[in-house]
Amino acid sequence: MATHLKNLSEYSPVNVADVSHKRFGIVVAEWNSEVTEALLSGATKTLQNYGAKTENIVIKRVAGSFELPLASQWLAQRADIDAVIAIGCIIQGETRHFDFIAQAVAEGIMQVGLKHNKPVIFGVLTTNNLEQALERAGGKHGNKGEEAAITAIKMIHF
Ligand SMILES: Nc1c(NC[C@H](O)[C@H](O)[C@H](O)CO)[nH]c(=O)[nH]c1=O
Ligand SMILES: CC(=O)[C@@H](O)COP(=O)(O)O
Repeated sequence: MATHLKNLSEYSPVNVADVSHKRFGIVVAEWNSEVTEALLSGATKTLQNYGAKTENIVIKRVAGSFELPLASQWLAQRADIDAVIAIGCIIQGETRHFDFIAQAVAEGIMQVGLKHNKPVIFGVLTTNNLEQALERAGGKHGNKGEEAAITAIKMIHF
């Protein structure tokens, strides 16, 4: 369902388990930090709402989204991390660079989860412009960071 038809942050809290004894890794791209920091805030607050302790949320920052797969792998390989959330914001520019970055990042993050048999959540916005990104980072379309956190919790309790 297209995002504009559904608020990404609408979910039933009934089916979201407690994560007070779970540890999370979050990798955040610094490109478009106005957006990625809002996504990070949404993700961390949501994890804490379901019991995650602040000391059990490991946050690491990287330059851009292209670095997210490797950084996600560095966290996913840790025995003391139960799930990883990769946060980024890729915005279309004047060239085809967006296409290559977005495809590589999506594929790379997926492969990390499969390789390490551990939830590695794709919390990366891929938008046409900054307005669309802000709408999905706490605006009218919710916060994709919250969605990523809920997804991580549900996958841990698969
Ligand atoms: N244009 C965006 C980038 N570009 C940077 C790359 O992600 C990468 O850091 C660089 O190619 C060096 O490896 N990154 C984003 O996260 N968002 C963009 O819109
Ligand atoms: C996703 C990108 O790398 C892109 O924002 C860079 O912009 P441009 O295509 O104008 O170089």
